[in-house]
Amino acid sequence: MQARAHAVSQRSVELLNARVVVGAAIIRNGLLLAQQRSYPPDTAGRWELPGGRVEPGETDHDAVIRECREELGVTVVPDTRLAPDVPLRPDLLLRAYTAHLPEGTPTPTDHQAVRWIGPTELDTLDWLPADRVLLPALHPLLTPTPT
Ligand SMILES: Nc1nc2c([nH]c(=O)n2[C@H]2C[C@H](O)[C@@H](COP(=O)(O)OP(=O)(O)OP(=O)(O)O)O2)c(=O)[nH]1
Repeated sequence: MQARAHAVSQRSVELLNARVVVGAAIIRNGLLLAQQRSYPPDTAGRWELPGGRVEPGETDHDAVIRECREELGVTVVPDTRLAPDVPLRPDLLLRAYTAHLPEGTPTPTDHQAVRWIGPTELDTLDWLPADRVLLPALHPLLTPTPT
C-alpha cells in the first residue's frame, strides 16, 4: 500500500513539473479541424489537433495562437478548456482548448493534410491515442451537416 501511495505521489510531482502541449479544437459551422502528422515515422499519417509545446514564459492562449499561425497560416481565437489534461508522458501533458476561426482558410505548412470533420467521421479517424481520450468532449460541439 505504501509503495502504491509513493508511486501515486511521485506521479503527481512529475505532472506538476510537466511541460504542456496545447491542442486547438477549432470549430467552424459545427465541424472540427483535424490535421494529419507527417513526422516522425511512428506517428506519420495519424490525426491530431493543431498545436504544440508551450514555450517558457508563454501563456497557453498565446501558444495556441502561435502554433496555429505556424501550422495553418491563420489566426484563431482560443476559447475555453475542452477537457481535463491528458498525460502524454511523465513530463508532458496535452491540454486542449476550444477555439474559433473568424476568417481565413487553414493551409498546412508541415502536415500532410487538414480536414473539417463532422460528428459521423469523428470516431473513424486514426487519431493519436491521447486525442482519442478527447473525443467524448468533442462530440457535443459538432453538428450534423444537412444533406
Ligand atoms: N500538436 C499536438 N501534439 C500532440 C497531440 N496529441 C499528441 O499526443 N501530441 C503529441 C505529439 C508530440 O509528441 C507532442 C507535440 O509535438 P509537436 O511536434 O506538435 O509540438 P512542437 O511543435 O512544440 O514540437 P517540436 O516539433 O518542436 O518537437 O505532443 C495533438 O493533438 N496536437
